This record gives sequence, C-alpha cells and structure tokens, in this order.
Amino acid sequence: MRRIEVGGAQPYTVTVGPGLLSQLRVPQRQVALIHPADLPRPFVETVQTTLSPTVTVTVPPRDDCKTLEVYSGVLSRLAQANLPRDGAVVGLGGGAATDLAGFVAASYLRGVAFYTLPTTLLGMVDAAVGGKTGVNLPEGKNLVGAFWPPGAVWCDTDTLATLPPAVFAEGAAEAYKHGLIADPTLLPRVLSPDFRPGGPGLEDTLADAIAVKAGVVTRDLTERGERAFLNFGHTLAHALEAVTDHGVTHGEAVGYGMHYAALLSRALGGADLTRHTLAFLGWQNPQPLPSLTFEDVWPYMARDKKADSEGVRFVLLHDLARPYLARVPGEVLRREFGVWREDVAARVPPVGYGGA
Ligand SMILES: NC(=O)c1ccc[n+]([C@@H]2O[C@H](COP(=O)([O-])OP(=O)(O)OC[C@H]3O[C@@H](n4cnc5c(N)ncnc54)[C@H](O)[C@@H]3O)[C@@H](O)[C@H]2O)c1
Ligand SMILES: O=C(O)C(=O)C[C@@H](O)[C@H](O)[C@H](O)COP(=O)(O)O
Ligand SMILES: [Zn+2]
Repeated sequence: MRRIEVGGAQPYTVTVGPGLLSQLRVPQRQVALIHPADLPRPFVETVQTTLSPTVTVTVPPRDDCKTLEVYSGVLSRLAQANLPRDGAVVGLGGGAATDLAGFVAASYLRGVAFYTLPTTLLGMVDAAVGGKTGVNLPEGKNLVGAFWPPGAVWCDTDTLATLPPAVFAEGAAEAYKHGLIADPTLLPRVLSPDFRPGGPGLEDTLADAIAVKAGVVTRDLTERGERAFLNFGHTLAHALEAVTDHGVTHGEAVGYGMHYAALLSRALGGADLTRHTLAFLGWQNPQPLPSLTFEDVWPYMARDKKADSEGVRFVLLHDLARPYLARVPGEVLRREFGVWREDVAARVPPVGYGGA
C-alpha cells in the first residue's frame, strides 16, 4: 500500500492499494454515491455495504454523464433524498463520473464534502486527484466547473482487473504525460509489461505518477501558474474530443495531443522529444481518427481555458521535465498540424482520411 499526501489549504491523502473499497470510512453520516451505469456491479455493492449511502445515483457511462442535463438531474436526486449540508458526495468510477460528482459536491447546497473512489487508471493517476471538477458544453470540454478538492482519494487497485486493456492504455497517457513534464523515470516504466493490472510494476509506478500531480496541485490548486503544465497535450486533445462529440476518448486524445505538443516544442527550438510521443502512440495503439482539418479543430483549440485575452497558449517542453507556456504563431500551428496528421496517419490509418 502507498500513501501520497496532497498539501495546501485543504490537505488530504491518496491511498493506493488492493482491497480498499471494503475498508472505507468517512465521518459524514449521510452519503450520496454517484457511479456510472456500466461499472461492474460488485464495486457498487461493496461501497453500498461499507458506506450505506442515503442515495445511490446511476449516471450514463463516459462523458455522456458530463452534461448540464445529467448534472441537474443528479442535484434533484440529492434534494429529493434530503441529503443535508453535513453530508458527503462520493464519486465512484472513471474520471467522467468523478468530474461530475465533484461538481455536484461543489455546488449542491453551495458545497458539501466530496470523496473520490477512482476505478480507472486515468482516474487514479489524474482525474480523482486535485479537485478539478466539472462538465462539458457542446462548445467544448470542461467549460463549466469548480475547483473542489476531495477529502480523500482511495485507489483500489483490485478494480483495475476488470478494465478493458484499451481503457487501461487511456490512463497510461496521463501517467506518461507526468513522465514528460516532470519525472522522466516514468517513461520506460509506463511502457513496461510490468505496468498492468496485477503486475509487479503497477503500484509503485501508479503511486509515483500520482505523486507528480499531487506535488503540482499542492503548490498551485487553482492554476495560477504551474498547474497549467498538467495540460500538456490537452489543447489539441480536448478539441479532438469535442469535434468528434467524444468519439475519441480523453486518454486516446491525450496520446494524440502530446505528439502535437512535442512537434510544436521542437518547432520553437526545444529538444526533439517526438521519439517519446511516437513511442507512446505505438504502444497505446489508439483508435484511428476521423478525417480532420486544422479548420475543424481550431475553433475548439481557441476556446481552451489556457487562452487569455491575448490568445491561445500551449504547454510546450524545452526538454524532458522542462515545461513552459507559450503562444505559437498561427503558421507554425497549421504547419505542424500537417506534420502531426502525417505522423498519425503513418501509425494509425485514419477513418475516411483525406481532408485538406
Ligand atoms: N478532473 C481532472 O483533473 C481530470 C483529469 C483527467 C481526465 N479527466 C476527465 O476524465 C474523463 C476520462 O476518464 P476515464 O479515462 O477514467 O474514462 P471514463 O470515466 O469515461 O471511464 C471509461 C469507461 O470505463 C468504465 N469503467 C470504470 N471503471 C471500470 C472498471 N474498473 N472496470 C470496467 N469498466 C470500468 C466507465 O464506467 C466508462 O464506461 C474525461 O471526461 C476527462 O475530461 C479529468
Ligand atoms: O488537473 C489538471 O490541471 C489537468 O490539466 C489534468 C488534465 O489531465 C485533465 O484532463 C483536466 O481535466 C483538464 O483540465 P482543463 O482545465 O483543461 O479542462
Ligand atoms: Zn487529461
């Protein structure tokens, strides 16, 4: 078992290990449990036994739960159940469910306690930690939300056993991202055959990847500075998700987006790190992308939350573990998008490829 401490104004612990779902304790007497409909039933039943929730709310799988309509429906369920202000919201599932549950916790009765029980690799490495909560708009990813840190995070590694390999690989993208921006020792470890559910490299690599995020959000919860580095690869990634109406998953979009960010980094004079991002894409073997032009993705990239009144900013790398924020000239963005598209096409044949 590993414990990672998250500091700051509201410190909490991330616990990583097997068997945690059956050992949960929270101080609140009344709990609302939120989980996705397709989550294996035994996880839900175990948590229902350990926490005896007042109300259990089932939400649609994946980003179909991150809508204002679902959010509103969940709030009504909590109100109908009279969940009081000294109650708690518990998010059980992948990053989509914990993002939604966190935003419910942040806003129901102006804020109640929140706990996360991530059951995907991506949720454990990234989404359940750090307090970014929210839902999507048709105009883009995570455009509504709040910073609302959990009181504790329990990563029960037994839950990863039922994860389809492609969904495990989606989570590996965020762990690899932590390697690129902060801890390069993670790069070979994430791609190692030992890093798999039940594998000998799982717990330590997972905990070390979580530690990167824990350190960043301890120092900068509300993204005034270095937290933006956790967004490496995400300007294109979020655009790919939005333009395909979530046909591309977050973890696969991040794999694609990190390669674009590596190309931009090289174009602006940084080290050539594309061998790392291509190695990751080769390992991840994501679903092919639909045919996309720069014009398709640009409106979504322009709405990225790192943009300020002077325009869009990208997280780039001078070298491994040397991230920075930069504006990139439009002609470089467009040219490197062409390079990215060819690199991606060479590895993953696009669906209906052939755009301008
Ligand atoms: N808040 C943050 O800091 C943050 C960070 C990264 C990603 N995110 C968000 O997280 C979401 C992606 O999260 P994700 O990759 O976990 O995907 P997900 O939440 O969509 O889950 C993927 C699928 O796996 C199912 N599932 C979950 N656990 C399972 C298990 N143990 N066994 C079998 N199936 C299981 C889910 O119900 C879902 O259908 C995106 O919405 C993304 O924007 C948020
Ligand atoms: O925690 C963060 O900060 C991140 O940027 C982590 C990302 O992996 C995650 O996808 C996050 O939800 C993106 O946040 P957003 O502010 O770009 O919507
Ligand atoms: Zn992400």
